[in-house]
Amino acid sequence: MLKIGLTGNIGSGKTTIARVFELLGIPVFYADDEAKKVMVTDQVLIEGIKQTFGTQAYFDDGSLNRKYISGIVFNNKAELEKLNALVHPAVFRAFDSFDQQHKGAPYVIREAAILFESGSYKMCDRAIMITAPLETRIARVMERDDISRADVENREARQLSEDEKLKLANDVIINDGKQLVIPQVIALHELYLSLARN
Ligand SMILES: CC(C)(COP(=O)(O)OP(=O)(O)OC[C@H]1O[C@@H](n2cnc3c(N)ncnc32)[C@H](O)[C@@H]1O)[C@@H](O)C(=O)NCCC(=O)NCCS
Ligand SMILES: Nc1ncnc2c1ncn2[C@@H]1O[C@H](COP(=O)(O)OP(=O)(O)OP(=O)(O)O)[C@@H](O)[C@H]1O
Repeated sequence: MLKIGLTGNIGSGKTTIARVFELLGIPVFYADDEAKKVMVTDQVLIEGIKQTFGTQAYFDDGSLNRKYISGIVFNNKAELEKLNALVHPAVFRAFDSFDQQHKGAPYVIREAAILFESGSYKMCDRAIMITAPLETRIARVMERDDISRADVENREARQLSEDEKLKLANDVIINDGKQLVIPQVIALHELYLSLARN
């Protein structure tokens, strides 16, 4: 079974494109969703986050105060690294058990915003990079999340540039709103099926 990483900078369309692979019957592991899940279920992790960022990191009902945490980590690299060091090992463990559950699949996709930054692309056989012009991505995220341009730019600044990621990627999907996405996904799907057979 091949492991294919799928990434792209903020608003590039990772989740949208991962859903197309799912429609083709391919299991997709959503690392960002898993990160949010373990942050409210793993008691050791919850304690670590509270000790590091304060009890305000959680609401009284146990849910994550994402605005509070974002305000800290997306404005300070060292704080983001602390959060990553707490959360990522738990996400890596979840990915291993996802693989075990889908051993019969020709390949699985690992969708992750920070596939390259976290080093997790090294655990994959190939990596897909989704690209779209910065202005398109900013407009998409401002509309989707109802946040300011500055907020989106701040998050973009915490990620490697598209150019740096393109150097590390094996495959590229252009999601600029002009080129058709589905034919690009199908071409990669066929490539991965043939690699999985050989
Ligand atoms: C800080 C948190 C709570 C903010 O949640 P929120 O719902 O507001 O944002 P969301 O998760 O959708 O992220 C928005 C964008 O921020 C960027 N981003 C998220 N986490 C990171 C990170 N660790 N490093 C760099 N950029 C990041 C990505 O572009 C992402 O698409 C959340 O992002 C988080 O818990 N991050 C740490 C866990 C993590 O590393 N997740 C990513 C992959 S495992
Ligand atoms: N080709 C497209 N045309 C128009 N809208 C699109 C296209 N691709 C994605 N979008 C929209 O842009 C927004 C961002 O897409 P999506 O959530 O898939 O990106 P993402 O890379 O997963 O984002 P993030 O990095 O914030 O997690 C969504 O509202 C989505 O519906």
